[in-house]
Amino acid sequence: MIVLSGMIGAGKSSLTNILAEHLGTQAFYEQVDDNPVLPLFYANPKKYAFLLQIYFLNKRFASIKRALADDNNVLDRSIYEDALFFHMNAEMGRATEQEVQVYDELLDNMMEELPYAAHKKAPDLLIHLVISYDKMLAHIQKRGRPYEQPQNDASLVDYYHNLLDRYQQWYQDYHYGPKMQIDCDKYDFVDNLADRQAVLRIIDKKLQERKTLDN
Ligand SMILES: Nc1ncnc2c1ncn2[C@@H]1O[C@H](COP(=O)(O)OP(=O)(O)O)[C@@H](O)[C@H]1O
Ligand SMILES: Nc1nc2c(ncn2[C@H]2C[C@H](O)[C@@H](COP(=O)(O)O)O2)c(=O)[nH]1
Repeated sequence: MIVLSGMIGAGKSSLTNILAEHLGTQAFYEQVDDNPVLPLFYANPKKYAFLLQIYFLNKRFASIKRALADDNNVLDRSIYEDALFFHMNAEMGRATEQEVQVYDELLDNMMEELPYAAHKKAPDLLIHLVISYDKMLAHIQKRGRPYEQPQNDASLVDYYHNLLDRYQQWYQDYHYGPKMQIDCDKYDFVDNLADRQAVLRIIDKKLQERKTLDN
């Protein structure tokens, strides 16, 4: 299983699709457009941060279990990023201490139940998408979800900067297995075929190195 990580709008869903097609494996997407809690959260984060997190956590737990069934399935954001979002929102005063405690215990329990946990296996590769604030914002504007637009809610500027700052530390701390980063400011794998091929070559090389080490 390959997991993608990165900032909102970095290009995870796009690369998940490209990579799964390239490898001939299954793509598992994050539930966004049919997520009934997401617009509620953006309208009232304090009221809905905990509910939204439980919603995502539950979906991510289900997805990672299904994605683990075959080699090289591609997962668009995983359970590994879940706490990054919730702890940041909690520090912003959007969750109570008790909610954080319940959440942390639930997450620990779920991690212990992942099918590979007992065998000490891990995702074959984490691909982390790195992006600048300006590029990320351009992607968010291009995609056009109204509740994600800073022109509709100025507080999102701080929210996105805060999240972006934390992502690099999150990547440094990720310790479940091999990892790599792709620079989304450098490679336009959506609209530029040469860039897309370059990114796929980099990933293939990393997967090959991993295979060689395993044999
Ligand atoms: N490298 C890229 N170059 C150009 N547009 C991109 C790139 N990556 C993503 N996009 C565009 O940005 C928007 C968000 O991309 P998406 O894959 O949904 O990001 P994520 O899943 O990380 O939120 C989409 O409209 C997508 O077409
Ligand atoms: N509070 C949280 N919000 C989350 C979480 N995971 C995703 N999201 C939000 C961010 C975006 O608005 C949207 C989809 O994210 P993409 O990166 O796929 O565009 O959902 C979370 O765990 N907590």
